[in-house]
Amino acid sequence: MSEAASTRVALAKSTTKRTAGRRVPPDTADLLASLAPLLHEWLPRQRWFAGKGQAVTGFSLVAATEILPLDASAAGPGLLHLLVRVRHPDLPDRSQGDCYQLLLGVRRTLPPRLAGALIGRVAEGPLAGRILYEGLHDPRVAALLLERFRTPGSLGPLRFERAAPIEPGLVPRVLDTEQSNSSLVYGDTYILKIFRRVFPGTNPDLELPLALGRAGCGRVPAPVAWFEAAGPEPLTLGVLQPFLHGAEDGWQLALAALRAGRDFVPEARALGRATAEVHTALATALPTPALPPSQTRQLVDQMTERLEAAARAVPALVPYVPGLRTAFDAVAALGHRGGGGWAAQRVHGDLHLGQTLRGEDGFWSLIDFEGEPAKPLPERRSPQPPVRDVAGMLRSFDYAARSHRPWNPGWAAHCRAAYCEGYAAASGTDPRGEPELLRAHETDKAVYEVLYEARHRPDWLPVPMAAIERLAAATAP
Ligand SMILES: Nc1ncnc2c1ncn2[C@@H]1O[C@H](COP(=O)(O)OP(=O)(O)O)[C@@H](O)[C@H]1O
Ligand SMILES: O=P(O)(O)O[C@H]1O[C@H](CO)[C@@H](O[C@H]2O[C@H](CO)[C@@H](O)[C@H](O)[C@H]2O)[C@H](O)[C@H]1O
Repeated sequence: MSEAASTRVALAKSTTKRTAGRRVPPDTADLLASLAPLLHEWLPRQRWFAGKGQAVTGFSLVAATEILPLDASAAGPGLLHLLVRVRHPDLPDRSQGDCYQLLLGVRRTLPPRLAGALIGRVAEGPLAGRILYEGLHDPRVAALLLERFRTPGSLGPLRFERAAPIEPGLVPRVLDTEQSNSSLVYGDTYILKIFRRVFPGTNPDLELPLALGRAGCGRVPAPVAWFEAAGPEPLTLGVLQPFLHGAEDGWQLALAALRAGRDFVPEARALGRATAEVHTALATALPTPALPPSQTRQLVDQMTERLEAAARAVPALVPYVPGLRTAFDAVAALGHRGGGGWAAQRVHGDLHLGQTLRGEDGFWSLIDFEGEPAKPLPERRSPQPPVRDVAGMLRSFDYAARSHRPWNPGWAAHCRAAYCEGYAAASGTDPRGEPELLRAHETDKAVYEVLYEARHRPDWLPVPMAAIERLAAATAP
């Protein structure tokens, strides 16, 4: 029997409110088994699929919810919400695969406007002959999701919550951009992020913007509504937040400045201020433990382990490992600052220019508090030195400069200095005041980027590799 067919879950129907975990109705295991060949082909091709380069050996169902009826007599699309765990050959335990959220549309015929969303025709099982497609591309499905948020409550294992009234009837569109998840924009009013790889526990991209909103920080769009899968540790599935209409992202603005031969110093300074304000608000809203020596050691050990793992995956890193390690060893040698420990707090975790938006009024906002998607959720949610975010932005100025010909190292150096000045002016702490910590975090970030680019965008690998070369040779930031 295939793994999919042996899975024991319940198909929760919108009408019956049955929840996941009950004994499987006879057709539910068959359902996943019959969809598996299509998913096998389609899933690894998605931008948000994290297991790139690894063979997919099977799927197991975590939860299934029939949001719109699937029976062939129903008019219009059916909508199946699935949480599926993907199996890879090197995972000894079936509970260890990544869990993905899928919203699968089901129709008898696919209207031409949805041709690009096609997954395939189901060959056998309860949906034999029907067409499976990416449901988010269907305006009827997108409209239905907004309606669910307007009238919160449960739908099988899914729980919809809202923090404010929601405007009805807004026209949806799928955001067409490079991203780790999938987003829908409603009118010019809201943006809904559907998390693709999901984890037990509250996603920081819900938790932190909610906390910042409560703390009165206007730098981050506050969640209006969200939905999650119920369980001992609820899984955050999606967040609706105000859409910043007309805003431009910092990455595009930086590239435009480079193309025009302009510096980006005022923008970098403003971004330093914005980062500092968000850090101050996070430190007010959430715990700020000092890292004792044991945790400093752990931080350094984690960085070293990440470096070693990255070098195993990307052999080009190997010659630089000894040089890069000196950055981590320098932090370990310092132990903890002044006996009180390094200051730690919740941080953004994956801050770069693409996570910043400048509004039409020139005001900068920060978005996407999910942290580095490859890291386990508990690690992403743990308090860290705020310099982690600073290091992310410093790397990003370098990325922008490196992606432009001819390379202009001075452009990045001026941005980096201005960003730190802006940060210091707003927070009273200049990140350059702790050079060992900054260098270690910048090194850790560059190592992450090497792995990220090797997996997702091999053409970009030379960009972080240039930083690796510089950081391995450096003794100070
Ligand atoms: N509140 C918002 N207003 C306007 N655009 C947004 C907003 N949030 C996100 N975006 C746009 O959506 C893109 C993807 O959002 P992001 O949160 O970074 O998703 P992901 O985690 O999938 O990478 C961003 O690069 C930005 O252009
Ligand atoms: O998808 P996310 O935005 O959450 O972040 C991931 O993808 C980013 C690229 O889209 C990647 O960022 C790296 O490339 C950027 C330029 O495209 C650059 O500005 C960043 O500094 C660099 O780290 C990010 O690391 C990854 O987590």
